[in-house]
Parts: sequence; C-alpha cells; structure tokens
Amino acid sequence: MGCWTPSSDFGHLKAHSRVSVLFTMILIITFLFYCLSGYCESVQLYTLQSFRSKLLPVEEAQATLQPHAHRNGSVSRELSDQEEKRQEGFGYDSHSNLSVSNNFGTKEFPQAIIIGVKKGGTRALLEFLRVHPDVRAVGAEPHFFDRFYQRGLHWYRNLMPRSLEGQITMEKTPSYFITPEAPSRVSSMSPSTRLIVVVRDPVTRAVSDYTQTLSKNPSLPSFQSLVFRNGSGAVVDPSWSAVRIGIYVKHLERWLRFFPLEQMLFVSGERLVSDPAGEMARVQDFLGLKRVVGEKHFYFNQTKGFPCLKKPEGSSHPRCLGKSKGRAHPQIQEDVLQRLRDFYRPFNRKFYQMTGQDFGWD
Ligand SMILES: Nc1ncnc2c1ncn2[C@@H]1O[C@H](COP(=O)(O)OS(=O)(=O)O)[C@@H](OP(=O)(O)O)[C@H]1O
Repeated sequence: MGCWTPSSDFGHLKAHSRVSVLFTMILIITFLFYCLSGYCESVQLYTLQSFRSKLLPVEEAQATLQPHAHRNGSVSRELSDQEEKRQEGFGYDSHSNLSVSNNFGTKEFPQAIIIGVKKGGTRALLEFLRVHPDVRAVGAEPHFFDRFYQRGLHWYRNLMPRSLEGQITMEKTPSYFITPEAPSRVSSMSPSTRLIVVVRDPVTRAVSDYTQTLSKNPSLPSFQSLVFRNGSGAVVDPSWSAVRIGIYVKHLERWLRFFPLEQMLFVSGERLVSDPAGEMARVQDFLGLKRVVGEKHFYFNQTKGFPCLKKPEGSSHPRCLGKSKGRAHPQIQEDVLQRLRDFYRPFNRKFYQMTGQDFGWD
C-alpha cells in the first residue's frame, strides 16, 4: 500500500526495455525493407552529400559520390504529336520515374552533344541513349549555341538535368551542325566536348525536311519547284535549306577548324534503323560508356516500320517515337531525285574521305 517495492519498478523497467527492443527491431526491419526497395542508396547519398556539402564545394562533394541511379524515359505508348512537342519543350523531362539522379547531383555542361543533322535520326539516338543509366540528357532541344547564346552559359547549364559522378550529360540540337558560330562557341565552353553527328542520305533527308515543312504548311509549293533554281527544272538550288543542310562536307569543314576528327562520331541514320544495337555499340564506345544498350532493348515495330524500345529501364511497356518521326514521304519524280543524287555525289565522296567512312548513299 503506497510502499515502494523494488520488484514492481524493475517490472516497469523491463516492460520499458521490451518496448524499446521491439521498437528498435521494427526500425531495423523497416530500414531493411527500405534498402531492399532501393531507396536506401538515396538515403545514404543524401546523408553523405549533405554532410560533404558542408565541408566541400558542391562539385567536389559530388565527385566523391558513386552513381547508382537507373533512369528511364518511360512513355509506354507512341507519343502523339502534341505530347511529343510538350516533351521536346523546355522543362519537360520524360524520365518521370523515381530516381536518385533527378534530385541529387549537380547540373553540368554537356560533355557530349548531338549536333546534327536535322531529320537524320537525332531524336531516336537521344532516346536510345537515355536508356543508359550513365547518360543524363535534356529532352528538349536547348538551341543555345544557335538561338539563345546571349542568355549565357549559366542559363545553359541550368537547363541540364542533374548528374552524378560517372554519368555524362548530353543534349541534342540538330541545327548546331549548320550554324557557322556554333563550333567556336562549343569549343569555348569546352574544347573537349564530344560531338555526334547522325547523317542520313542527303536526298532522303531533303525529302524528309520538306515533308516536315509541308505538314505545317499544306500550301507549300511542290518539292520539285523548290529544289531547282528559279524553277529551272535542272539546276539544283543549294540556297534552299533542305538542300544546303545535306552538303555535309561544307559544314564539317567548319567544325574541323575547332575540333579534331577523333572527337567527332558520325552515326549512320540508315544503320540506326536497320541495326540500332550495332550503331549504339559504336556510340557507347565513343562516349566511353559500358555497352548497356543492345539487342535486348529493341524490337522492330511492323506498323511503325522502325525499331522501338522494347523495355525502357524501369518500365515493362514498349515505346516508339511519336508520329512526327517516320512520316510517309510524298512521292517525288524519279528524275528529280536523280538530279539531286548527282548534285550530292561529289560532296558525299569528299565527306566519305574526310570521315573515313563510306555511308553507301551513292
Ligand atoms: N527508331 C526510329 N523511330 C522513328 N524514326 C526514326 C527512328 N530511327 C530513325 N528515325 C528517323 O528519324 C527521322 C527524324 O529525324 P530527327 O529526329 O533527327 O528529326 S528532327 O531533326 O529532330 O526533327 C525520321 O525521319 P522521317 O522518316 O522522314 O520522319 C525517321 O526516318
């Protein structure tokens, strides 16, 4: 009765410690579950990073972290034109799954850029590369080195997704290849930037370019009336951009004033369709990446008529590019195409010589 008894207090203490043991076990089990579901890496990274960032500058702290992130561009069906536009608009990142890289790491200048060519297959290449866990790429075309250079490098870097040590940052803007100022500008950002050019038969490329313009402006004059000088019906007009872009050797000469050939990779737009895994092996080697993206990532979609991504990382749904990629081309008269082929032949030959690659267009 109101008496203090040692046994009753010990009993209370025992119950207390049982609760703490139970609580500790629950914590450990929860943590283990957390780790098994892959989140504990981010906890470790976060702790490590926030700790280090107190001691080191951000870049140095980031350089000490190991990459574990697997990202994916998970769109489980063919994108509509509108969706694709949105995806290509600034600020939209198709990597919508939870990922360490989306929230950690730092924004870096791209170490590699797909600089061209328009209608060569640049979107396909970028989307295939994004499957790689060590590639972080901006989905939109930044157009920094041609249109928005005045906005400054800080603006440009800010567009980039965050990356961790071991990951490379990339972007694609196909118009860089034909922009006279682009080579010096890219070089002044970093002379060690690796450059990728997806090239495609310039005749097909011109038709593809025309098809795209026609889709936006149905009252566009015929291909034939635009391709020849003053409607001459004979002399190809190189001032028409659809023709000019395909004189690859002219544009390449400008890049070679600022970058050695070894820093450039020429991807065959045709092989990117007929043998995506083979072409991706070359690209991954060039970028110093492990060959992760390969045969198992692709299947040939008969309806689309193009290779599509079978199973992007973290998604079980196949994925093709949108409707604006792989459009049906209008029928062009054979003699018109032949004249265009004849026009490009000498330029193509010189291009093969300079790059040391025969693309087989002639
Ligand atoms: N896998 C896959 N799926 C769909 N389309 C593919 C693919 N690989 C290459 N291509 C070819 O890419 C052409 C479009 O090139 P780009 O992406 O460089 O165009 S753009 O400059 O960004 O507008 C596009 O040109 P068109 O066929 O004229 O539409 C395609 O031929």
